[in-house]
Amino acid sequence: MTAYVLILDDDADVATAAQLLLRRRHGRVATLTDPSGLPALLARGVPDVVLLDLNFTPGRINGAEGLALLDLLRAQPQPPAVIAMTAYADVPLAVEALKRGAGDFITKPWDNARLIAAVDQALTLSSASRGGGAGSPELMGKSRAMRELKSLIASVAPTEANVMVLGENGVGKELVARAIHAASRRAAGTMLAVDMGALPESTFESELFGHRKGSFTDAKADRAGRFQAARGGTLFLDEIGNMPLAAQAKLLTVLERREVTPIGADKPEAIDVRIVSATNLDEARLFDPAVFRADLLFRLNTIVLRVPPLRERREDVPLLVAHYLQLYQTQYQRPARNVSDAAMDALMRHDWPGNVRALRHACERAAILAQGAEYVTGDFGLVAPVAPALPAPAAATARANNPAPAGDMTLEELERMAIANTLAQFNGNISHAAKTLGISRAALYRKLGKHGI
Ligand SMILES: Nc1ncnc2c1ncn2[C@@H]1O[C@H](COP(=O)(O)OP(=O)(O)OP(=O)(O)O)[C@@H](O)[C@H]1O
Repeated sequence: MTAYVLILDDDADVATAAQLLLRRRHGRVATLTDPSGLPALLARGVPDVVLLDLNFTPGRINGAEGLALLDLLRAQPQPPAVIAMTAYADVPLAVEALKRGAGDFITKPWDNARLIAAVDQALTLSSASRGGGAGSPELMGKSRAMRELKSLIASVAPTEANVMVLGENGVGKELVARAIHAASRRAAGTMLAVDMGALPESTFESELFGHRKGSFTDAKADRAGRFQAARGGTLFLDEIGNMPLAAQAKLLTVLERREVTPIGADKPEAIDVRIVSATNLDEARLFDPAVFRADLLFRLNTIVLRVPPLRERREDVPLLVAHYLQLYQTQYQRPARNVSDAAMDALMRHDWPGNVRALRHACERAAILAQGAEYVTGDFGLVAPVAPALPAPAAATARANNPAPAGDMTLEELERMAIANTLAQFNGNISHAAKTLGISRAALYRKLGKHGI
């Protein structure tokens, strides 16, 4: 699936600069400088991500025009992910945009790496929530494990306790975080998600805590950090298991003192956020001080919620399959079909190393490709778990002894095999696999969808 990104900014130079930057990474990057053209553009197709300037009319900085466009975008049946842009480092305006459904914000002039990361993250989120209408899809499941999880969520949500959500890739940790926020006293505030594993060390503090204009060469304007932007709401720290130790120390200080000092500021600012964190590290690794600081762990894991892998709650499979097939049939305007008994049996017996995300992709694939009167097993493209990759030297020997497979395979098939092998090697850990393959997590998610893995 190639992404469609739209940049909506009345400054043609700004729009073109962003377009040039993003065009190298995304399938289709369009610009629009006159917001009155938006309805016609949307009628031709809704983008996956919109970079939306909040200040259109020169000299006016109340952002009302941008917010009205945001409402229009959010009202689409399949709303795009929106990243709000403001030239004025205007925290209240950015926060208002987040409350009204923007997924993120950046301030102009932007940092290129930050803009790229924001679009990647938005694409990941938008592919995760596409078809769910406004807001996040509901946390589905009637198995005993899911009923217990939902009842735990209901009891911890109204408290202010920090919650740590544990579980394999794709089990629904982010959905759990959203459910906690939605049932909390902070529900009227924003929930801001930060991929801690993807934050470059060089911009970690500025991203999370903000900075003052002039505090370093690229600090051309004041910038609010995520802690300030999520004020009154929930900060979802995703992939905390991938944080370098130095970054863990900085986060610990903030959580202990309940205040942040933006870079270049002389006074700290009190924070008012509830922290929900998540990781797919197994608990043995999480409790290894060489990987994760024990003192930070104890700050974050006041309550621990474990989301079981799908293979341990197979009875949820039919419900999830029915839900996602219906979603994609509608999205791709495909006819409704029943799932054959044999296919349902295969789906229930499958081990789902990529959990619900993989099931969702399998349903999307089936909805697009199915031709028969009902869905058959082959429509779902299930791949039996691949044998773990050999250690590097053994793999090299094996390749040298048996170079044939690559010769018989198309580039597509080779890519699929490389991805499946790498995922198996890291037990489905998306971050590690993406790193090894040399692509971003968002790009890997898109490729998983493309190959139906
Ligand atoms: N219980 C569920 N009901 C409906 N959809 C679900 C459920 N669990 C997960 N999903 C869907 O599966 C996908 C992955 O969910 P989510 O992003 O919450 O997983 P995650 O555990 O945070 O993944 P990762 O570890 O890779 O960040 C999303 O598209 C989400 O909507």
